[in-house]
Amino acid sequence: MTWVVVPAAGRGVRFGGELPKQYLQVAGEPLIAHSLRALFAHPGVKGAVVALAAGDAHWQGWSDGSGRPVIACIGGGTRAESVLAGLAALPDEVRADAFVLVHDAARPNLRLSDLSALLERGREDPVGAILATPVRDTLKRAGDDGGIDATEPRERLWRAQTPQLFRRLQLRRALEAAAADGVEVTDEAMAMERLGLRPLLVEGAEDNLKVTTPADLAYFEFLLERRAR
Ligand SMILES: Nc1ccn([C@@H]2O[C@H](COP(=O)(O)OP(=O)(O)OP(=O)(O)O)[C@@H](O)[C@H]2O)c(=O)n1
Ligand SMILES: C[C@](O)(CO)[C@H](O)COP(=O)(O)O
Repeated sequence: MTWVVVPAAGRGVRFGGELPKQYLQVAGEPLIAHSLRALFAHPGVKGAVVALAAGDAHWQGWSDGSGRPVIACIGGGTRAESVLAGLAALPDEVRADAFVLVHDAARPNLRLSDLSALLERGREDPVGAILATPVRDTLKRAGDDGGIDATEPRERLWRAQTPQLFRRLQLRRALEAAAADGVEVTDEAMAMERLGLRPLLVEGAEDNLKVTTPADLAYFEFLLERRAR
């Protein structure tokens, strides 16, 4: 059984608006509820710790009725601080060497098949694993004037997603090491890589999107409507 840390303390600056994007309503539920429901669809998920912004007045708690716990804690000013707070808030029953999932509150369309594949293959890896998708577009580096400076090689480039699966103590130490070195990691795997570790890439679905902008929200609404047909 695996616990999940859900970093949910972001402000959604790129999305805009007053309401943090994890609380935007889609099909009558906030995005974070969709993300939690996708996680709890897997029977191997034992519970979740949600790292909230200090003073978050929007969190109303969440349950799927299974009795599995969803615990709230206070995150931090960076993703890494929020994930560290979530790791610290895990119950004592979660051993130091236990695998823990980290999943963005803003990734509501996680497929059960992808979560199952990550758990199955990640648990067999000595380090852990992340969901990701191979880059299939040509990549351009932009100049200050908006023109193309270069085409970047795309061979063996992947776009990281979440969930990401790592052992509790190893991830905590990796995140603490990055912070001590003044490095702000953008995902948990980056902290592990800095220590010379090589997490496994597990291919996920392209539609496991992170809602960052209004266009992403519209895409998720479309995906939900299509699923309902
Ligand atoms: N200090 C932070 C920053 C981000 N997150 C969480 O990390 C996930 C992915 O981050 P992102 O999509 O960047 O969310 P925001 O930081 O809210 O977006 P923005 O960068 O546009 O403000 C989100 O669930 C967000 O709530 C967090 O828990 N703590
Ligand atoms: C963790 C992540 O979703 C993997 O792609 C991404 O790095 C989060 O980045 P953000 O800037 O915090 O949204």
